[in-house]
Amino acid sequence: MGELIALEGLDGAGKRTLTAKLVVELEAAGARVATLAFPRYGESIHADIAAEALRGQHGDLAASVHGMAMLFALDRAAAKSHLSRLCSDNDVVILDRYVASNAAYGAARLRENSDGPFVQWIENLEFGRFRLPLPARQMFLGVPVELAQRRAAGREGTEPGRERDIFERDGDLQRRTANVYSALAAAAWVSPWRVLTATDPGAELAQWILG
Ligand SMILES: Cc1cn([C@H]2C[C@H](O)[C@@H](COP(=O)(O)O)O2)c(=O)[nH]c1=O
Repeated sequence: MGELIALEGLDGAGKRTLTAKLVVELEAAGARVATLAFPRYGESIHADIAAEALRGQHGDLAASVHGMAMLFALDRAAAKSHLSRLCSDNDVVILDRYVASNAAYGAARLRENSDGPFVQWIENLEFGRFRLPLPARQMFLGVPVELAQRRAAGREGTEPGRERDIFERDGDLQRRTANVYSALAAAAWVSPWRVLTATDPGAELAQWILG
């Protein structure tokens, strides 16, 4: 049975690039690997509504921290059978964002800490009520906030649907989100974490994942 490995980080941190690098390293080590990115744009009504809200549609929906988090959580709940199929067919499933994204962004929006009521609500909702599988390990790709912001800005308009959303435009929110991520990692929230930099060697990381 394959294990879920969640890769977390700010918008523009380089999660997609690292995911591609890890797939190469893990396959070179003989592992069967699958990847899945959340939100599942184009595949889930919840993800698409969340994206529309982040770009100004649906009235005040984006202002509701719990409403937005519920949409992201429902997207994952609807992916449960897909996730278990991926786990049965592979040794490792790398998730580009998972439940900790909801915990970190929501707590940051509410100016709460990683041990506050919002993170507890997310844990109870997604792992408790929705019975989402726990990630075996989690990684936080911690690049400087300014660099992530520049990358996210540079990406704007280069791909359909990749224009910056209201979370990405808010540098202060990104900074607070990075702090919550660091605290979640330090507390080994839900499972063991590893804090990465962009220069961490992929091969060694692959061994940690497989270990
Ligand atoms: C997957 C996920 C993303 N987000 C945020 C992170 C991003 O700023 C935004 C859209 O995600 P994306 O930029 O990775 O497509 O939504 C959450 O707040 N909760 C979640 O569960």
